[in-house]
Amino acid sequence: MAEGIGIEIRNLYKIFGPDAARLVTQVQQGMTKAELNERHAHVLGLRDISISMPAGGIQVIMGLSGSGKSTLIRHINRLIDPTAGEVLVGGEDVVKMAPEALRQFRRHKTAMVFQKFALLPHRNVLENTVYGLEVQGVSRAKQVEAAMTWIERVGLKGYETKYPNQLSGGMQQRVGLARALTNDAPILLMDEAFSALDPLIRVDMQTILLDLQKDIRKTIVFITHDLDEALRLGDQIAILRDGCMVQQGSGQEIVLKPADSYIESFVEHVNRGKVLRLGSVMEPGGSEPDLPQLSDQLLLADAARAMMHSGAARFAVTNAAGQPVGQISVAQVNQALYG
Ligand SMILES: Nc1ncnc2c1ncn2[C@@H]1O[C@H](COP(=O)(O)OP(=O)(O)OP(=O)(O)O)[C@@H](O)[C@H]1O
Repeated sequence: MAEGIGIEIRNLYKIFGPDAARLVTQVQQGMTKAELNERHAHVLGLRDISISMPAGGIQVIMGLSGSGKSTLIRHINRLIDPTAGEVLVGGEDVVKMAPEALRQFRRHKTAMVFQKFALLPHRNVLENTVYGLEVQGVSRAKQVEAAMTWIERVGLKGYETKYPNQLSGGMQQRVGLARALTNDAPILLMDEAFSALDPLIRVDMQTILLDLQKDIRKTIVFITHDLDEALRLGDQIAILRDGCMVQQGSGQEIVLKPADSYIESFVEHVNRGKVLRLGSVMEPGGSEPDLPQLSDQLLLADAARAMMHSGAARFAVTNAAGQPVGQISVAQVNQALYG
């Protein structure tokens, strides 16, 4: 199986309009999106974006409508050419690829899962799932073997001969996921992939993806405008506004240290008890002897419950190896929960 490869985006700019190449210098020197629009009738899509997406991780790109999320993800398989900057995938600059190399790259290194599923209506589940391998010219036996594996893994065994219009939205998106995984590309690009689903189905799909990712370890780039989804899925989260990067970091960092009032307004309604982990809010270092122990991975809501049952006031916080890495009091947990 093809495990993920790293993606490195460096100083990426995208200006939409015929004179972009000339105007980018002025944007690099500070011309605003509004000025570019008013004076030159060009649209600033992205400004100076740099992100390092580690191999095998889930990188979430978040932001409101029009912030540049789709523009950014489309640079990774070069559906969009940048005005300036580099997009390195597995060390190779996608922007410099010749047409044939680019075609091979798209076919073998990337797979996409779309918000609107994009299934072929006249093909059944199996035939939709084998599609990518069919295009690659893989033998029919291998196509079916791979497709059946992933159809089963996404929970669709027994539905192989159903057609898309016989399936619910959630099941159609399972097909979308099985199809993408059957391609066995190291990179999975997911543009608002779960946004069209009902809330409970959406959470189910997130669970399926997280379970699968423990085995497949692809590099997943996941676009969403939903903070809960971002916090659940993202090993790293990047937040865009008006084409600019406002903050990058882990979900824990973003909730605990929002970079500005824009991000604060995103995170203020987060259920901190279900997002923050003890290890993120403890006093790091050693711990006093003989304290009762709690895991650094505990969610604060669970930690608060465990503390209440224990009756102690202070606790040692331990890592996966059971070693103390810090300590925390009931008051500190309450402070982190309620501010
Ligand atoms: N082909 C294009 N020509 C001109 N402007 C464009 C083009 N594509 C995108 N834009 C502009 O670039 C900016 C970023 O758009 P983009 O679609 O990447 O945002 P988004 O965050 O994905 O939004 P949404 O959540 O609505 O899809 C917007 O101002 C948009 O109008």
